[in-house]
Amino acid sequence: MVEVKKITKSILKDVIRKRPADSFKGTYGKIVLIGGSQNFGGAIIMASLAAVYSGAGLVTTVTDPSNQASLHDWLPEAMFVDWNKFDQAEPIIKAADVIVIGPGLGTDNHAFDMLTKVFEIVSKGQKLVIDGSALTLVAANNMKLPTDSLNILTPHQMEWQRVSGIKIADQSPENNQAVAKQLNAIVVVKSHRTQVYANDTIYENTGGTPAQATGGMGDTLAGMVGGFTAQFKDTPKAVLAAVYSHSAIADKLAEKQYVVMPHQISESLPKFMHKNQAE
Ligand SMILES: NC(=O)C1=CN([C@@H]2O[C@H](COP(=O)(O)OP(=O)(O)OC[C@H]3O[C@@H](n4cnc5c(N)ncnc54)[C@H](O)[C@@H]3O)[C@@H](O)[C@H]2O)[C@@H](O)CC1
Ligand SMILES: Nc1ncnc2c1ncn2[C@@H]1O[C@H](COP(=O)(O)OP(=O)(O)O)[C@@H](O)[C@H]1O
Ligand SMILES: [Mg+2]
Repeated sequence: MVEVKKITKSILKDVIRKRPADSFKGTYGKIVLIGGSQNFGGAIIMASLAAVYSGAGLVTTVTDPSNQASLHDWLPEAMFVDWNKFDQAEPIIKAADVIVIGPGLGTDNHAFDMLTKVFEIVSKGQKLVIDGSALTLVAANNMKLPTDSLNILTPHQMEWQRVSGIKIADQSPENNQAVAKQLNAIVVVKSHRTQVYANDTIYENTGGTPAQATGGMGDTLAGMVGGFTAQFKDTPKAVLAAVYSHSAIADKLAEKQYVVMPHQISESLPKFMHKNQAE
C-alpha cells in the first residue's frame, strides 16, 4: 500500500503569506486563461473570476469575442483578447507566469489548433494548467505534453480515464501515481475527496461537499490553481492550498446552503485568504 497524505488546514499558513508592503501587481504574477467557446463562455469567466479573486496580479482572458461583454460585466479587472487573433494572444502567453487552458475550450478544430500552438510556445519557467476540454483533446489526439513548462493537470475522473487510460473503477492511488510519474506532471484527480499527485507523493483532500456538484465548480478550481501558483513560489504546495481552500469555502457555505454556486467560492476567497494568511 502506498502512503496517502491528508491535505489539512495547516497547508494554508504554509502557503498564504502576508503581502510585503513594497510590492506591486507584477509581484503577484501574470496569468492568461484560454477557453470559453460561444456555448461555454461561463466556464472561462468563472475560471478568470477565481484567478483574480485569489490574488493574481494581472489576468488576461483569451476567449471567443461573444464573451467579452459578460466577462467585463463580471470582471472588469480582466483584460480581454479575441481568441481568433492569435498574433495578439501570442506575446501575452509568452510573457505569462501561468497559463490556464481548457475551461469551456470545446473540442472543435479551432480549439485543437489553439491548444497545439500553446503547447508549442510555452517555455521553461512557465506553469501550464490543463483542464476540461484541453484534457479531452490531449487524450483524443494522443498529444504529447510540452516538456519545458511545469504542467498541472486538473481532470475529473472521466477526463482522467481519457488521459490515463485507467477506468474510473481502477483509479487507485498506485495506478494513478504510475501514470502521473510518466506524464511528469502534477495531477489533481477531482472527486468527492480529490487527490493530488506531486513529486512522487500522493495527497488526499479532507473537505468537499455534494453541494459542490454543479457545472463550473471545476472551472473555478482551475482558475484558483492558476491564481495560487502565480503568487506562491512552491508550486506543489500552492496547488494543495488551492484544492483545500476550494472545498473549505464550499463546506462553510454548505452549512447554510443546499447548493454552492462556483462564483460564490471566488467571491469568498479574499476574506478566506485574509483570515488564513501567515504573518
Ligand atoms: N457554464 C459553462 O460554460 C460550463 C462549461 N463547462 C465546460 O464544458 C466542457 C465539458 O466538460 P464536462 O465535464 O461537462 O463534460 P465531459 O464530457 O468532459 O465529462 C462529463 C462526463 O464525465 C462523467 N463523469 C464521470 N465521473 C465524473 C466526475 N467525477 N466528475 C465529472 N464528470 C464525471 C459524466 O457522467 C459525464 O458523462 C469543459 O470545457 C468544461 O469546462 C462545464 O464546466 C459546465 C459549465
Ligand atoms: N460530491 C462532491 N463532493 C466534493 N466535491 C465535489 C463533489 N462533486 C463535485 N465536486 C467538486 O467540484 C469540482 C467539479 O469539477 P468538474 O467536474 O471539472 O466541474 P466543471 O467542469 O463543471 O467546472 C471538483 O473540484 C470536485 O472535486
Ligand atoms: Mg471541468
